[in-house]
Amino acid sequence: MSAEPKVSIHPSQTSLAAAVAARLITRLVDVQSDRGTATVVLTGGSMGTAALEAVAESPAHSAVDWANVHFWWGDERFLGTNDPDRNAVQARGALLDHITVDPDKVHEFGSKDEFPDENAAALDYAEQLAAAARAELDIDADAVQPDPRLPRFDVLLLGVGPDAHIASLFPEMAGIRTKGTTTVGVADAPKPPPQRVSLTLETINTAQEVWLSVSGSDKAGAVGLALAGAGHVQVPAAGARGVRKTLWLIDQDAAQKLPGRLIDQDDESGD
Ligand SMILES: O=C1O[C@H](COP(=O)(O)O)[C@@H](O)[C@H](O)[C@H]1O
Repeated sequence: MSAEPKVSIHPSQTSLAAAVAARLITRLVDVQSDRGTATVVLTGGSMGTAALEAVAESPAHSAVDWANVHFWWGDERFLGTNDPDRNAVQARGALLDHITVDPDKVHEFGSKDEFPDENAAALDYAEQLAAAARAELDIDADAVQPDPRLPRFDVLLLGVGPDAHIASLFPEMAGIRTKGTTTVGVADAPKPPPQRVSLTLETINTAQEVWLSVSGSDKAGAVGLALAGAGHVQVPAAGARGVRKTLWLIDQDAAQKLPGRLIDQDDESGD
């Protein structure tokens, strides 16, 4: 099962980041009131980082019990552990260093200091994910998991590149075509750095909610194609779907090429 995309348009990148932050806080509070622990998959990139900064700046963030949030990443640049270009390092600077997290619940991809290559780091992340899935079943034997190799993802955040890549799944490349594994190593990404690790599209699509946050006129073509129903191999963002919600949160600049039929679908409900 997967949810048809809904679109929410915001006037500027700043208001978009604030809207993503407000929704994320609300979603985590709601999940925690149901189940105690919530799980979010973070993204890197400009909007991913701006949204986390907006969470840190929002007074409402204190409503979340951050020590009971599991943090995973949709992708990572295969670099040294503390390289400033790593998505996890940027997330730490934007949010994680400013809240109280449980280090055992912060699940970063392995780095170049720890693994010989991106494939080894991808395999390690798949093992971390599988261990988390088993731990979830130990706590609740009736837990519903879309894939027994994966924990439940309550919300998965994605950015979108101007070429429509999501996570580290680039158009027409092996990563976006990968099936049967939960993670993939990428050796030749067209955007630096070339070595990366990523969740596969199949893994992304097990998330309960997938939110794609996009800002800027350079992304308008990618947004337009993805929402017009392009194929996911050519336009990876077109393939991202949540089980119960697929939400595109975009600014006016990124909405310039939106198919007309979607402009009135603005989802301001926050649910
Ligand atoms: O390299 C990456 O790029 C995408 C998009 O980034 P943006 O700066 O164009 O918004 C990002 O979603 C991904 O996590 C990251 O590794």
